[in-house]
Amino acid sequence: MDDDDNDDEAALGAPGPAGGDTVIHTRALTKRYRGGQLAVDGLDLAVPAGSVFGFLGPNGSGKTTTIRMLMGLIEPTSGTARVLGHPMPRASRAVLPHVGALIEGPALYGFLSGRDNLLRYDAADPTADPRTRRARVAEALERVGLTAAAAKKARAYSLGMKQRLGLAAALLQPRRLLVLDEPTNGLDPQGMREIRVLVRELAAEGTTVFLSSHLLDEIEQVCTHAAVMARGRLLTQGPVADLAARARGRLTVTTPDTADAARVLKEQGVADVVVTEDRVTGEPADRELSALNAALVTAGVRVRGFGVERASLEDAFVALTGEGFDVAG
Ligand SMILES: Nc1ncnc2c1ncn2[C@@H]1O[C@H](COP(=O)(O)OP(=O)(O)OP(=O)(O)O)[C@@H](O)[C@H]1O
Repeated sequence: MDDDDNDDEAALGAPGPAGGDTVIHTRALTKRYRGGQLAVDGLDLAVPAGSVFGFLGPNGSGKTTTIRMLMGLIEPTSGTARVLGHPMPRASRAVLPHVGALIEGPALYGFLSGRDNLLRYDAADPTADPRTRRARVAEALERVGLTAAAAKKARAYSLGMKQRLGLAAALLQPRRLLVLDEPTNGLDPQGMREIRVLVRELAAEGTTVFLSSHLLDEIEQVCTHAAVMARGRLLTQGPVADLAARARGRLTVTTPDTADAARVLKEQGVADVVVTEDRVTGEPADRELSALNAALVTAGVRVRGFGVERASLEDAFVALTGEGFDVAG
């Protein structure tokens, strides 16, 4: 342990060398598994304090491996990871009490009630105060909506309830950072909504939330920032609004002269032209939209509507990779 890293807990209040505004900071973080699989390849990640940060990528793109390195569960092959300003895994002991994590589903004892699972979990945490244990457990159960089911055995819980119990475990103490690996995986729409509401509440209280997902719309709904992974590499990161804005949305022309409009748009280099009733849509090339409009008018097309839809994160992903976002992985 060297002086530079201030690994003792007291120092965690102060910003680390990476700066106080970044709660997760990695540089060229790389993991090659023993079998030779390059799971994470030169990752430079910067998660701003106070953000709800979506870590997005298809199954197998390296999200879980990254999270396990961030939490000090596995060693990187090369590169560095800092969490709350301190190096991982070296500063795990000082950092982890400030981090609530839900990784690869909660480890629960089916024969214990939800409440007893949390009591037991808290008792295993040397930083937890036993005097406040029961009150903190009750509060966490309330927070995730499990108070009524607290006395039920965990094995009788639905998947959504188990996931919420896992979240409650992460919330037994105030946290500066929450790391959630696919928190809505396997949940029904209602369960997903509940988790989203909870994430928003936690963020509103100032907790930075880092959550991985393979669902684009989920990231768009809850996240302020996102990073997009594919095949172990980072494609892009930044505020969600900027990521989407970087991609151009689809051009939509409303006209009674759809056949002529489609022909003119194709001549002008618009790709993927699709005609539906009184609309022609397509992917505009990198040229002035006003020139496209002028070409339509010059060709005698009666243009009743002309515009570009707001680009979605999916548009951005497709633009980045040249391929669709394959949810099934
Ligand atoms: N323990 C391991 N040993 C060898 N290879 C592994 C190991 N764990 C993961 N991998 C491989 O590393 C790559 C990245 O996996 P990882 O689980 O990090 O991706 P992911 O984006 O989290 O996907 P998922 O959502 O399916 O977990 C995959 O090709 C996977 O097969």
